[in-house]
Formats: sequence, structure tokens, C-alpha cells
Amino acid sequence: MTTAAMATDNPFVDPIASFEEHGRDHSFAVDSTLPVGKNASLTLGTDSLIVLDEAFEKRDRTNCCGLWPSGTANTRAIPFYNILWAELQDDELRIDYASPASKTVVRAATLKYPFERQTLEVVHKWIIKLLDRSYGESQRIKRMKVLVNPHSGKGSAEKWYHRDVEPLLIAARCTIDMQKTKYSGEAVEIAEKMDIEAFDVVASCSGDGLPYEVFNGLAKRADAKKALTKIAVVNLPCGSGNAMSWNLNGTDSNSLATLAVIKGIPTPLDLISITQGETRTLSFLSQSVGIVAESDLATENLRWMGGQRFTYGFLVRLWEKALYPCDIAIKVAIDDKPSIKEHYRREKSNHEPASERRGYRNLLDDDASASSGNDDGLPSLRYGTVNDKLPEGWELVPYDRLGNFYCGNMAYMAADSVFFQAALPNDGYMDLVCINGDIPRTTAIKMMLGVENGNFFDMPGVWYRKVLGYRIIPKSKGDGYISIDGERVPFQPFQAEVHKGLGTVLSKSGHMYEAPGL
Ligand SMILES: Nc1ncnc2c1ncn2[C@@H]1O[C@H](COP(=O)(O)OP(=O)(O)OP(=O)(O)O)[C@@H](O)[C@H]1O
Repeated sequence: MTTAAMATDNPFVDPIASFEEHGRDHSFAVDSTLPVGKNASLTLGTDSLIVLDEAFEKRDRTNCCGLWPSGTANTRAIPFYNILWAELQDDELRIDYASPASKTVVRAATLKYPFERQTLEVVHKWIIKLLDRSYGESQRIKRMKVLVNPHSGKGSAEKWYHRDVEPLLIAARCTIDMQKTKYSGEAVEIAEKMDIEAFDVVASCSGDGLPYEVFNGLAKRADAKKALTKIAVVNLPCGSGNAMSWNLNGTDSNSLATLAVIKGIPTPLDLISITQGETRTLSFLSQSVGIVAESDLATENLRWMGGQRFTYGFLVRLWEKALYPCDIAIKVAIDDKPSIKEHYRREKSNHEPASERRGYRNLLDDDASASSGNDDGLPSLRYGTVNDKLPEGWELVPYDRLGNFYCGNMAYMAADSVFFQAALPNDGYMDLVCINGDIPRTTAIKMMLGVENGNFFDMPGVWYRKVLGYRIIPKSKGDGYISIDGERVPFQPFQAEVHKGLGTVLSKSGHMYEAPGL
């Protein structure tokens, strides 16, 4: 049988290898299949390692509840994405991989095969190829600072770390320095003081609160710009709100998120400077004034309701047609939905390297000169602070019927809630949604459902813009709610401006969020 025929008959033959091999020598095919032991072989397929082993048939006929891609009784296809490591130990070839235990759980597992000493060089080369295909552009053996918030969510973060996270990191040969946070704000101090040369990643086993602290700790350093570029901030979801993990890992399962981090690609992330009073902080997720802030922050007493508490708070306020009058000045970048869609599609097909996705070098914008700053600290503020006079061209407009002011830097705000369908990790814009508070109740409920079913962006009452900065001055008397990344801040005016690609995260694609998009 010719190789070409084999390729069509046998789904496990790498078609590229077959094509290259056709009419040439047979070196690639020999190299991609490694005979191991008497009745087994390992083949580098198109996107999987194909393990052919007579012993499977006797040992396990169940294909692990159908969780592996289909093979025959004596083959197993392990996606390269699931391969964690491979090496020679004594006279054995050892392959560590993430084995599916259910649809939402993977566990570290190992394959071991003996090999002949005289084939050492061949096996060695084969391992190099396997690891190349398994990691692609993702860094291997990541050096991880892991922070565990024992109080996150229902208080299980430490247990989940030891059960779901650590074994996978060890199997992938990551180096781990784990620390439990002892008090609120400690992650800021840890990030501010850490040796950034000794680590590649800070992973928080928590909700979104700890990554927020880590970004802000890195931002406090004298070498903030370098630290935010070098250290990837990631979330291993253990909280009640795990938006960061949904956006970047596509899951709130700890073990699947750990695998996504192990295989994650460094991705610049826009960060937003918030000035309020005399403070300057960084936001990575969202800012809200009005119904969203209040539904989240004013329902802490309803925590027992779990995820439903937010929906309940939202519906009560919708029913009351609550208004949150504000004066707002906005530096708009794109203000109509067709242009936003076009921008989104253009960015989706843009695969320029990470180094090109930071700063405002290429933005033809009058304010670009001050964008990057000249020193190693945080970039200077192009639009000044909330205490400065309004930047030129900005105009404060009364929004007296405002119901919801919601500005996002990521797409998912919670599981199943893609509020910002056009959000991109490093397009240099924030996504701003404004909704009037006096729209009919039925429309408001349709909008709420639209967030879950993906129709939200196109709804007529949803005012969606891409913006570079804004100032907001709440007008109601007394104490209201403003939320920055889910944390309550004083009910006072604040100003925001975005810094293109200032931070770094790990993502699956290297340039997009895991949300369905537009
Ligand atoms: N040991 C600790 N004791 C009390 N608070 C802590 C401790 N460690 C961290 N925190 C605080 O817990 C808060 C919540 O952090 P987390 O990252 O888990 O986000 P979250 O999504 O808000 O959590 P939750 O799941 O509780 O809603 C953070 O503000 C952090 O400062």
C-alpha cells in the first residue's frame, strides 16, 4: 500500500507527513512513529499523539466513558494540547498528560514504555518533536508564583489547589512557589515586592479580586511597566465570580483552567487607569455606576442566594425603574455598531506578534505623544486626573435618565453573561454600554435575556461605544454604588483612561477572548 493510500485509510496518519514523504525518503514517517516495547507504538499525528498498544484492549475497553477522541480498541489519541511533558527516566520513556475524568475535569496521568538503549538518539529526537507540537508558542516549564485565597467563594480554594491544580503543574514540570493570602490586600504587597526575574506567571486561586490586587501591586513598583509586561497574571477559578477565567481559559473548572494556563500564550492586556480623589488604580475587568454596580454590591446580604443574588437585585431595580443621573464626558473612538463590528472582525484576523500590541505607536490620535511615558513606571496620563480641568475637546453632558453605565475591558462578566460582545484584549479601547433607566420593563428584561443568548449588542436601546477615556460625576445625593472590577469604591467622581497592552495575561488564542464574539 502506498503512503498516500494509507493516509486516507488510516485517520491517525499525519497527512502533512504523508505528503512530505511521498516521493522522497522515509525519514519523517520513521521519526514520527516510535515503536515502544513488543506490542506498542507512539505516532505523532496531526493534532494528537496516537498510542497504539495491544494492552489497552485487555486493560480498558471503555475508552474512559467516551472522553477520548475515538480510536480503535487498542489505540488512544491524546490531543497534543493535553500532553504535559515527556522525558527519559532510566530505561523508560515517560509521557505525562492531562487525562479527562469527566467533561469538566482533567487529571494528571502517565504513560511509561521501555526503550532500547541503542535507540536513545531517535527517542530523544522524537521527544523534542512531541514537545514542540504540544507547546507550540507557549513557554514550557513556567515559573509560577501561586496565590491561594482561602476565603474565596465557598472557602474551598486550598482544597481545590491541592486536588485540581498542583498535580497538573507538577506533571508539566512547572516550578511552583505557593503562598496562601492571610489578609485582604496582601496580594498587592506580594506583587509589589516579588522578584520579577524569578517568575513568569502569578496565578491566583481565587475569584477576580486577587488578580485585581496583583495588577495593582505590579503597578506600584518603580519598574511597573517592565513588571506588567514580564509577569503574566492569570486566574485559576475558585471564587464566586470568575470572569477572568471565563474570558481567557474559557472555563470555570480549576483543572481545565490549569491546563489552559500551562498551554497559555502570553497576551498583552489593555489596562485602565482610574483616578478618584487623590488615588490612581488599575482596572482590568470593568467599571460600573448604576444598576449593575448596585445589583452586585448592594446585595452582599443575599450571598446565600449564590449567583441568583445578582439577578434578583437587578430585577428589583428594573421594576423600580431606578435612575442614576450623572454628568459624563467621553473620549469616543468608535461610536456606531456597524463600525464596531468591522473593527472586531479586523482584529480577529490580525495575528501580529505580542510586541506589536502594546502602546499607542500606531494610533493616529492627537494625544498619542504622552501615551507611553518615558520612564519605567506606569505610563503618564494622557487625559490628566479627575481633579484636572477637562481635557481639550471633552464636554460634560448630563445623562439624567441613566439606568446603567457599564464599561468593560473583557467580554464575559460572569458565566453565561457576555455583556461586552465586542471586547478585545488589546485593541486599546474600552467598551462602554449606556442604557436609560426609564425604558419599558419588558424591554429591560429582554435585554437581560439578550446578555445570556448573545442578542444584546444588536438591541436598539443598547448604546454601545468604543472609548479611550471618560469622566463621570454622579449627581444623586447620598451614598450610591460604584464598582471597579467588582470592588466597591467611594461614590465620587472618577476618570478612566485605557493603556493599550500595558498588562500581560495568558490566553488560549494569543489575541482573543473565549467569548463567542460578533
Ligand atoms: N486571608 C484573607 N482573608 C480575608 N480576605 C482575603 C484574604 N485573602 C484575600 N482576601 C480578599 O478576598 C477578596 C476576594 O477575593 P477573590 O479573589 O476570591 O475574589 P471574589 O470573586 O471577590 O471572591 P468571592 O468568591 O469571595 O466573591 C479580595 O478582595 C482579597 O483582598
